[in-house]
Amino acid sequence: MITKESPKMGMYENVQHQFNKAADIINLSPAVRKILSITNTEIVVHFPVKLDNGTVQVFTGYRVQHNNALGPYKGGLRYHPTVDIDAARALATWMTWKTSLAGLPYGGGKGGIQIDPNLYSDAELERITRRFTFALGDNIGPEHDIPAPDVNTTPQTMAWIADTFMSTRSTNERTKYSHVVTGKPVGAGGLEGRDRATGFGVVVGIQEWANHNNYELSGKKYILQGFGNVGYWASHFMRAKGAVLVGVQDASGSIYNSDGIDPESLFEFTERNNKCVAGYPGASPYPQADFFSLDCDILIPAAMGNQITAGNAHSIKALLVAEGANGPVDSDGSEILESRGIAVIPDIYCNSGGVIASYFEWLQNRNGELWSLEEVMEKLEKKMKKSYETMQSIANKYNTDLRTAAYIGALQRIEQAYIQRGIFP
Ligand SMILES: NC(=O)C1=CN([C@@H]2O[C@H](COP(=O)(O)OP(=O)(O)OC[C@H]3O[C@@H](n4cnc5c(N)ncnc54)[C@H](O)[C@@H]3O)[C@@H](O)[C@H]2O)C=CC1
Ligand SMILES: O=C(O)CCC(=O)C(=O)O
Repeated sequence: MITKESPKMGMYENVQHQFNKAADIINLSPAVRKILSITNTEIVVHFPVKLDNGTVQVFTGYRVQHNNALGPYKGGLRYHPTVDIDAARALATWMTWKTSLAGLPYGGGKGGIQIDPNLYSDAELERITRRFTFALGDNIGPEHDIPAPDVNTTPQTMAWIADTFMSTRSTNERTKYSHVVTGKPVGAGGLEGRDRATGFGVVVGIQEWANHNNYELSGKKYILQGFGNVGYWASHFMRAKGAVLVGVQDASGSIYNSDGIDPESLFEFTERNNKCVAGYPGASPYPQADFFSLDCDILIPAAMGNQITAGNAHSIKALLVAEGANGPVDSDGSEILESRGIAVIPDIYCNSGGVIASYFEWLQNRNGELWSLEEVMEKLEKKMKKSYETMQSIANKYNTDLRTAAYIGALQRIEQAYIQRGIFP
């Protein structure tokens, strides 16, 4: 089941607001500011696909490439009815900041198809994905723009894209191109651990915040919005910290149990229940609109953007919001959380574990290597900890919240690249 993101504030407006706040503080070079205020390339494709019943439907797909000063564009593809040019712009721009803050040799891109994937069979989704890839043509490529999974896209989706892209290359060099996408199934060039990387990174971020604030995670109650790739794996790793999951909301409904919900048992249930949490027997249904006001210590939004707004930020009980999703708190919501002293671990840091692991997958494919799960998790944890230190030290230096600090770190790295290249002094 699909529901809409709050339409109140456009996501691109939100990202621009955050950008301008940080750019003002560091007095960002006016030339660099102009460049980063706009996207480099915006691709919209319309492509026909024959459905199972023999009719033809024309779909609309997007790929926005925001900036590539630090390397190829990188970022996911989303299949959702809310995908449009505004969402793709915002999500691509967030990717530029995310890859920069993480110290990766990438820029930012994002895209997807405006579609409710629940309405199509697997065979139709395969044809839709292959036609989309064909329509994108050379606008993607392993050294140019490298997609990855996002909402409602999976390792299977990535495998179809890689296969289609490779099949359009000349026969003697097809296998060179498997890193045109990351997040592939392990058997098709994917990385051990990419599946859990984003959720794992969210929990490393929460642990780092806890260490910095002398806060003990064990026994703390948390609620989770979204029980897909990011949400499930975040709950898996929160369980290992001894934190107690008391509420979950997804597109199908909200559930609550003050004694705790076992993430693994909930996961098994969703696997049998069309990926939906509604109806889980180990918890009671809870009104969807009141979910964020549940009693808890930590809130992890890991679903869609613009979920925490002026309409509900006042009622949040958590003292920490860890942004697993991209853009889950809009600008009004952010101001309210700040005024109430609620800490936020910002998306461009908090969910960067996914793209960091994607970078490892890209390196693995590029160098013809096979990395072990242990190696991946160790390297990922190290990188997440290093980024946290960077973000925290900037917050201390400029006396800002973590979001503004993360933006400052990201912008300074890009500004430095432009200045050192001598293009825009
Ligand atoms: N998959 C990844 O590696 C990364 C994902 N993200 C972000 O994390 C968020 C979640 O992505 P995934 O877990 O990959 O997607 P997913 O497709 O695996 O799961 C999405 C979840 O959100 C729920 N959901 C959708 N609309 C909702 C609504 N209106 N209210 C409540 N729940 C709703 C769905 O029911 C599902 O549980 C997105 O914002 C995505 O951009 C960020 C970094 C990396
Ligand atoms: O793994 C990637 O390349 C990007 C994942 C993504 O779309 C995101 O971090 O929002």
